[in-house]
Formats: sequence, C-alpha cells, structure tokens
Amino acid sequence: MFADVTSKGTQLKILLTLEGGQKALFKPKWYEPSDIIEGNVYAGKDRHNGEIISFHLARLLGLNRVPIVTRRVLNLRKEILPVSSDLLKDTFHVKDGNTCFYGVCIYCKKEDSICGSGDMLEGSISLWLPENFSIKKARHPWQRSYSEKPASWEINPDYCQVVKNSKFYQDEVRLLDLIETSIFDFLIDNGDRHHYEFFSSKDSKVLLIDNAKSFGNPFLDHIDILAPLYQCCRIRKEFLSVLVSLQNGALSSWLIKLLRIHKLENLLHSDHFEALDRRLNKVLSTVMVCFEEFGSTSVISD
Ligand SMILES: Nc1ncnc2c1ncn2[C@@H]1O[C@H](COP(=O)(O)OP(=O)(O)OP(=O)(O)O)[C@@H](O)[C@H]1O
Ligand SMILES: [Mn+2]
Repeated sequence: MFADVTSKGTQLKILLTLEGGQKALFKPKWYEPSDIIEGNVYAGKDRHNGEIISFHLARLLGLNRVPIVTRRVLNLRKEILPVSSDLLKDTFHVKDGNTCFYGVCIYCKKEDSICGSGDMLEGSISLWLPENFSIKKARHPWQRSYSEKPASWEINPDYCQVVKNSKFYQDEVRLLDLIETSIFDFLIDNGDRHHYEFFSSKDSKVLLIDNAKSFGNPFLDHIDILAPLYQCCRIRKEFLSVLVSLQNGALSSWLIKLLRIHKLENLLHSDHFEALDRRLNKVLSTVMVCFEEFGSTSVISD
C-alpha cells in the first residue's frame, strides 16, 4: 500500500494505492453525526458520513453514479505512516497523545490538523474509478458565486433558457441529469456542486463524485439548490415515479433498512433522516407547481 496527498480538490484527503494497484480516496471524520454545521450552505469541513450515506441514497434513488464508498477506521501510525509519501509524512505529528496530520491541499494547514483517537482515525473511503476511464470535468451552470455577488441563475428567472441555448446543452439529456443531480443535492443539502464529472464517451451520465459537503443542518432546507428543477420545470418520468414511491416516510425507512445491511445506520442522526422525508415533499411540491404552470405533459420527459 502507498499513501499520498493529491492535488485534486481543495480539502484534506489521502489517496491510497492498495495492493494490486487499486486506488481509493480517504476523507477523514471531522464531525459527530449529531453536530450541526452553521453558516452558509457550503460552510464547514467535509462530512465523511455524508459521503457514505449519499452513496446509499443514490442507489436507493436509482442514480447509480456515485463511486462505491464505505466507512473505514485506519491506524495512522501502523498502516499509513510507514507507506506515506514524504509530502504526507512531513505533516504527521503527535498532539495530546494522538496521531495527527494535515496533508497538502488548499485548506491544509497545521492549525487544521485532523487527529486520530490515539492512532485510529475514521473516515470515508471511495473506490477510485478505473484510470483508463477518461473523466472530464465541467463547470456546473448553476454553480454558486462563492462571493457576495449573485450568480446569473440567482437573478435571472429565465436562466434555464440561457443554459439550453449553450452548445453544450443542446441535447437535453445532460440537462435532465443535472436536474436529477439538483434533486439529489437538495435532499442531502449539498450546495457545493461547483463542477461535475462525466466520462468522455458521448452518452455518459453526469457522475455524482464528491458528496461530502452534505447533511450540514437538518433544520434548514436550501431551496435554491433546486433551481435547475424549478427554473427548467423538466423531470424524467422514471425518476419522478421513484420519488413518488418514496414519499410519506418511505425514503428514510428504506434508507435505514439499506444502511442496516452495512451496519451504517448510526452514521446519520435521526434529524437528518426526517429532513430527507421533509425535503422529498418539497421536491414533489415543486414538481406540482411546475405541473400547474406548464401542464404535466410538458414537465415530464418520457
Ligand atoms: N472515486 C473517484 N474516482 C475517480 N476520481 C475521483 C474520485 N473521487 C474524486 N475524484 C477526482 O478527484 C477530484 C477531487 O475530489 P473531491 O471533489 O472529492 O475533493 P474535494 O477536495 O472535496 O474537491 P473540492 O474542493 O473541489 O470540492 C474530483 O473532482 C475528481 O476529479
Ligand atoms: Mn468537496
């Protein structure tokens, strides 16, 4: 095994190369499931539990486009340090008897070290997609401005038309993918999908990579994450029927069943399970508003 930093992304992560050459991405646990993240929609550090739960939620919704993720507890001193690159190794230190490191990344600094409990550190681990799959990255058209200045989609109610007019979105398939993505992101409360990935092949779906800025505050719903849905008023028929079948509490109860199989149900606080059901209702209400305005046949994509 080999452990290294990665220049991809801005958050602290470890890129592992396992025996046999398979890569995997480790994101450390910064929070307890009961922690509530205050601030703007992209505030705080990564939520390793959000990364894991999102994988299973996506499966439940039939959006099988998240690289496989699970929970792992690593022994930093015995498993990681001996196989670390110099860059990563140089950031290791001991604080109050716990093994800590801060890695190399935009937001990586010693004051922001992550520490194990002793040597043991929990995190999420994602299976790295095969290197021979060429992955492309695109700017999300509903990207946030990350500043005081509002983004175009925030001030232009006809923004969907602007997107549709651009060459890249002439074919509605990609746009329908982004609308599904926005519903997924609204459910998990991820307001940080600034870019998205897809395979270079022409018919590739939008991939759902990086779901860690999720499940921040279970008592808040950021309705603007749904802008692609309410500005375009289009949704795939099959996806809508999945959503309808999961209303009235079915979403959380099936998700809990699914998580139990993997002994992961304690990774998410009950307030977040309730938030999922509440947000699903809001998604369906939004679709209803679209129906009233445009008629169901114009809204539903067959
Ligand atoms: N499982 C994976 N397989 C292949 N590539 C991946 C995988 N996970 C992440 N990547 C690549 O690494 C990049 C960084 O990962 P990720 O977005 O999770 O990190 P991040 O630090 O949270 O990034 P950001 O700061 O941009 O949100 C992704 O944009 C993607 O290109
Ligand atoms: Mn991220």
